[in-house]
Amino acid sequence: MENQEVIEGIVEEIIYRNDNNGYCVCVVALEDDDVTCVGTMVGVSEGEQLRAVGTYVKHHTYGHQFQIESYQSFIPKDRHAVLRYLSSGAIKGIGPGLAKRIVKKFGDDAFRIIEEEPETLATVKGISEKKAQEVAMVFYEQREMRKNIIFLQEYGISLTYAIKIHNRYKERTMDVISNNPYKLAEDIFGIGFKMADDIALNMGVDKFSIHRIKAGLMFILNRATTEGHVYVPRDELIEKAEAMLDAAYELLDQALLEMQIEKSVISKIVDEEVITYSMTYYHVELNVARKLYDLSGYDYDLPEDTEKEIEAIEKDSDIYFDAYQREAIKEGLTNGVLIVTGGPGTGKTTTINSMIDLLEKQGLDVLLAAPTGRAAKRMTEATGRQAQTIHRLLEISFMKEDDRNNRFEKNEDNPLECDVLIVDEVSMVDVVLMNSLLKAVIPGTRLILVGDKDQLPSVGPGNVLKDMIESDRIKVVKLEKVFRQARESAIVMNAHLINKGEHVDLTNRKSDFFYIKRATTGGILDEIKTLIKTRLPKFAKCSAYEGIQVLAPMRKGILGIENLNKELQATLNPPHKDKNEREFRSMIFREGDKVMQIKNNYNLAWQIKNSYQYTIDEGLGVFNGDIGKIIEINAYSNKVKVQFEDNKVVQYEYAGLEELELAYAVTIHKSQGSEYPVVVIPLLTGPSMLLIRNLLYTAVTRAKKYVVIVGLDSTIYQMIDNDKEIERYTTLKLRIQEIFDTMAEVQVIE
Ligand SMILES: Nc1ncnc2c1ncn2[C@@H]1O[C@H](COP(=O)(O)OP(=O)(O)OP(=O)(O)O)[C@@H](O)[C@H]1O
Repeated sequence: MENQEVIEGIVEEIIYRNDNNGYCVCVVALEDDDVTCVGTMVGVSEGEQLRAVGTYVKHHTYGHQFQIESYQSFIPKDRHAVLRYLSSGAIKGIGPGLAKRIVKKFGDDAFRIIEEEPETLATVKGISEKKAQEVAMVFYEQREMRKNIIFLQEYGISLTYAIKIHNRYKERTMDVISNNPYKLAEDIFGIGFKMADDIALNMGVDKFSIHRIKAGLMFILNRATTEGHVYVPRDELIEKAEAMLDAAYELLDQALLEMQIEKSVISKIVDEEVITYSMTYYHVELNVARKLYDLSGYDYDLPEDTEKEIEAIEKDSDIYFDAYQREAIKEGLTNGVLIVTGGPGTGKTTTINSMIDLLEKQGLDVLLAAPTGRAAKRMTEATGRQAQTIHRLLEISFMKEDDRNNRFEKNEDNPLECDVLIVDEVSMVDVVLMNSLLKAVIPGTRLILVGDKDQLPSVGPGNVLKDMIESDRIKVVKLEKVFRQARESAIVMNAHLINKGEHVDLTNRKSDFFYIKRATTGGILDEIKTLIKTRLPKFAKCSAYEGIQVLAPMRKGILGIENLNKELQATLNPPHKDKNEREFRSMIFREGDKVMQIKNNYNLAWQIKNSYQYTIDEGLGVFNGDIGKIIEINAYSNKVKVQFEDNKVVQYEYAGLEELELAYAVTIHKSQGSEYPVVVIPLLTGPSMLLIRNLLYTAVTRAKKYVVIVGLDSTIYQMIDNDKEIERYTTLKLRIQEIFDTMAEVQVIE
């Protein structure tokens, strides 16, 4: 890097330190001057000797600083520095008074005594033997950490990852990594195969080592799950591995065999094709199928007066159920598992509300849940009863960054206490979450799953709702009649036409579904900017911050959300001398920006303050899809404050910015389960795998008041005509059929 320099000096003062991410601001005394150093420095203490590589930068508030790229710190040798170091509180249990006495007694030998002869240390007045042992331990741990971090940096591992790695393996760090650097990809969140592979090759690991080949194969299987698949056909797996690892078939075959013996993967034959799963996902599917079978085994009698009760509800609400709704209500009262599916406005909520009334009348406890915070909020509003996110319902107990698998308090040993569980927006539930949910539901509890099977499948692996419905073994009621269309909107009507593959009217005759023809990316961008900045706020009486949402099919490209966000940020919230900014990866966050939380974080604290800045409410948890506004970027504390809906304010560390994205535009995938008053959709061209019917259907059904499509009618029609779905390799349907059919046979034999 240009302008890099090396500095060496004693750490005079620690001004700020964040123990979570290692960020530190300190003053270092160089030979001729003091300099403020900033950057990630772990375990650096006052009095230490620091040797750092970095660049001098000018901070607009704090002036000249040295930005550290990498560093080494040494325990000081001379008496004076030893005293400073011990007095600084670097070793818990030793303060300035004790430090003086230790240095007085042992001089330059103090550190050796602390580490090697704690019993001698205990001869200093005020230090018990127990305390001496503790001090020796802390000292040892700090030395280990320093050693590990230097070791890791030598292999080009950034400090942020070095800290994570040290925290995971502690004193085993060097052993684990020297033995098999690919463990990093398994154990450390954020380290994938590629990074582990770079480290390994850097360390001289043989390109054809079996560890490398196995890690590569596992990486391909795991990457497939991030694309929604549960397995990969074996031939495809081998083909990808050959290209990625540059390894011959025989070696890959041997590695797969070993992995099968070690039970990390499993292969099965389905439709004469060999398919390979990572063992975890194979069991996840199997467990979901088994649990659905167990729960379905319970039937309940329809209470005698049900018909009368339904009639009473109809009279009260002046809504007369159609045959499907009536069937759904009754099936809800009699089945162990029921799926209710239907498009927008088909009366799902109305049906569920009546079902809940009748179930509660029988004295049954009903719990309500949905996969996202937004969906749970909508369910709460629609039913007038408290609904929770599935994660919250299952009482997430472990959500550390280094832990990839969520742990839930609620499981087979500690199941949910309810008689009936109703889950909405099930199309968004992936197979892993469904497995966690079903673990916590004991047979005898009724499960009612509600969703629209034609929405896009979950972001995570599996195609759970569709597979369950298509298995034809679980009771399903499809609500077909659209109740909303006549009275209310063209949005609902068009959504149903799109779903049926019929072309919609684009002549703007209806006042809530608009099409603006633009044939170029530039034309679309310009149109969207004016729409969002001036026309729509006037027309729909809401703003791009609250109400209007741009939804795009893609992330990349001129009309992908990354570029749209840059363009819309420049239009709606351009740079200003009074607005602080922070660059993170390739994004600039600026005060005033609209942002979205992109993962569930149950540990993030929020506060609500009144106008006098008194905290009136506080709690934990910010959820995937929550949208807010940056209200402050503080370069001194390295924090970004975001205000979410309901005035909840959350402070993010700079490192936590990886959980945020600009949100002027979001992908249609990400918008699942959310509704917005106004939806603007740019549609021009794109890969044919994305220009599909259910993507358009999902986008249109997100709008409550207005839909505006900007682009080409031919693309809209192309999408409507394209009923291909993105193929997902899943076998849940098959597993459900297998278990239901096998058990049915067993019963016949018995
Ligand atoms: N049997 C019925 N007769 C008349 N109106 C009905 C009937 N069922 C539902 N409705 C009305 O139709 C509208 C849509 O119903 P509801 O909200 O239950 O549908 P939904 O499937 O949950 O919709 P969405 O998925 O869009 O939220 C509501 O205004 C509701 O009052």
